[in-house]
Amino acid sequence: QNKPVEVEFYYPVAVGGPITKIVDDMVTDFQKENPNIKIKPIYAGSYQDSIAKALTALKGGTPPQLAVLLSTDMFTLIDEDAIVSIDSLAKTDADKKWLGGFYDAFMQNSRTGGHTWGVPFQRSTIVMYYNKDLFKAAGLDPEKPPKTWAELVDYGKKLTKQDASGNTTQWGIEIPSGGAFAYWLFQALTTPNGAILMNEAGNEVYLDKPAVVEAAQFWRDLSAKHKIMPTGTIDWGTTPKDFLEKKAAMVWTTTGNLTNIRKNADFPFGVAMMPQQKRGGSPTGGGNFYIFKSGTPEQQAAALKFAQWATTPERAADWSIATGYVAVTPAAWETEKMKKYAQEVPAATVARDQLEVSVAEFSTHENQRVTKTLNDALQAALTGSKTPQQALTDAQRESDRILRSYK
Ligand SMILES: O=P(O)(O)OC[C@H](O)CO
Repeated sequence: QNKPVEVEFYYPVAVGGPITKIVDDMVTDFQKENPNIKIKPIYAGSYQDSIAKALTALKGGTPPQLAVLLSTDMFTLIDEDAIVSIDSLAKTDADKKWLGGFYDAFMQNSRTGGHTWGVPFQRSTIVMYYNKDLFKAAGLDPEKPPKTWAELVDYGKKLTKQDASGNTTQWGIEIPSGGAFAYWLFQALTTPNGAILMNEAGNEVYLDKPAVVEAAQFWRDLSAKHKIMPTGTIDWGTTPKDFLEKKAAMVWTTTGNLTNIRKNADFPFGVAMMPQQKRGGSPTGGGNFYIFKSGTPEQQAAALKFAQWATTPERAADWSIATGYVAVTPAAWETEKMKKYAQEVPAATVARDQLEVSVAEFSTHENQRVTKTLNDALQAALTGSKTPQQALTDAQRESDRILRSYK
């Protein structure tokens, strides 16, 4: 008997819950059906760790054959000549039908130059989780989350509580801004304010436009002026934790945290779309499958098979229910298990319905460097070390310099 084709598979974890076990179980199920393929799942850390590890392994001559990495890593992976386009592998009519079956909003970070490079897997939009008990205690209707920026501020003030010595014991709102994800959350402010941050070719950014500066000013004002959010930066992991510990009444984070929050919240909570300013909207987020160029044709075919299997309607539904990520195809939402789940947990449909007004996640060539520039600017604006205008003007200049050679 032939030896099974081996595929090393890097994957990240960006949300709470037993993700490594869920991935291991998924691989075990796949192998039961496909004994001629051996998928070796390798937990590679955060998204940022995972792309760094994949690129280091590539340079050392031992890249994985398959990886889930941010959808926004597409340009970097193309520039490094690390990956093959999915359309070059997905040749049959059935393959093409599969590739055409994903939500278009997710595919926006998968395509460039006439090719498709990533397959949507753990995909998201940003949603607002809010504590219904704390809403009631503040005299707010627990079935009516804030719909606009003005309401967000108004509700936030009602939901912020201090103890006798003036220390804040409960924050109205927390939006994570520490570490690598600040730019993503920022897009949940710039999108409603009518601003787009980059072009489709990934070689131009628009960070110093008035609507972008306004969005940063609003974010800063939530703490500095309205006093409804902690000052300084808030870490990604702190937000769901503070929500579960009732230290924050409303938090913004990925829908990928939904199952974790459902399992751990000892209070009723609601999930809402991003509040509107000029319009609604969120960026999409999360990770795509990428197939590496260095694999043999057999390994690439095996990697494609696994990506196809993991995104079949039944499997996409399983993954969505286990995590809270949006099931990536409309067909997955038509499965019996997903229909039942959506009925039992209507909160799960919010991120999906928000896709209609969602935009591509910020992504450019030299993505890590450009994104860091924007993150640093946002942190400077939020901590008050620079005005939002100054911070974003600097970020624009720096990004223009980085992107000059991609014009
Ligand atoms: O937390 P996720 O997996 O929804 O992804 C978040 C964003 O894409 C961060 O860049």
